[in-house]
Amino acid sequence: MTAPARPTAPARPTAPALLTAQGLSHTYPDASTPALRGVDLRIGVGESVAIMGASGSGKSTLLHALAGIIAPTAGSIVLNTPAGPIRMEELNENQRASVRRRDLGFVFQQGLLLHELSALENVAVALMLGGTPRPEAELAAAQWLARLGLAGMEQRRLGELSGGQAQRVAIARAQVTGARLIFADEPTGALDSATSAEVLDLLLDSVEPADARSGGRSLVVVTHDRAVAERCARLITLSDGRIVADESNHGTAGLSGGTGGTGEAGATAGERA
Ligand SMILES: Nc1ncnc2c1ncn2[C@@H]1O[C@H](COP(=O)(O)OP(=O)(O)OP(=O)(O)O)[C@@H](O)[C@H]1O
Repeated sequence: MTAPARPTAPARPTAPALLTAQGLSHTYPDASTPALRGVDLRIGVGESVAIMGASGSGKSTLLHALAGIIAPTAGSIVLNTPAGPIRMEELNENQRASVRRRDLGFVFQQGLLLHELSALENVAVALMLGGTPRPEAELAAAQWLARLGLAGMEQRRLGELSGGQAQRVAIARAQVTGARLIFADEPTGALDSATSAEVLDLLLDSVEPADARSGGRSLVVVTHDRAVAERCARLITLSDGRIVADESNHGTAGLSGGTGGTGEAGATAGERA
């Protein structure tokens, strides 16, 4: 039996949608059961959204589907970009890669950074892949690295940086292109708690409300760490490929679990802002 829907919140202005997903389902090839089952989700501009859930509940699959890393087997995703709305399910793999490069930023526990490159090159390359000339890309990269506390470390290779410093490079890389939506998958998973808090501060600093100048920026974080989730404005809980709770971290008493409501998830974004 489906759990009763959470009472509807009073109508309030909602942040404009940055991403809207409907009916997202995904079954991996050769898998007998779906990893995602009919997820509806709306991410507003300026939101910070944590996704939690037990191991295997579908967190990474959801993040990968929302970010166009995988093509879900069913459902639709509309990403609102400065150039207009993009329907992700209509894109082929190359087109999705362009969207990821241009419109999305990624901070993963490991992976995206290139160990043989310097901190500066790792950030600049995100712009150069989009056609920005190297000198301009390196200037912007240096500015972002300085902003994230890495001035003087531009020429260090990744292997010469601590885990927290490497994550700062990843955050700089995710933001240097002006991406309005940043996805982070266990961004603090390999860090001690003090460094983890610093990295989280920097990630949350990247969130900007809707604004005519910058357009605003949102953050989606997959995490096992409740301390990380509690710092985000909104907490979504997955179980068995479904959203079982979607709640504001402001004014609610933490995670109650099983509140149902995969419906207009995020409809009260304005309340959370
Ligand atoms: N490439 C794959 N091929 C087949 N099955 C997969 C693949 N990736 C994930 N799965 C399965 O899909 C389900 C959801 O996995 P997913 O990685 O999304 O969960 P998760 O909540 O992120 O887990 P964790 O917290 O352990 O990282 C699991 O049953 C998993 O075994």
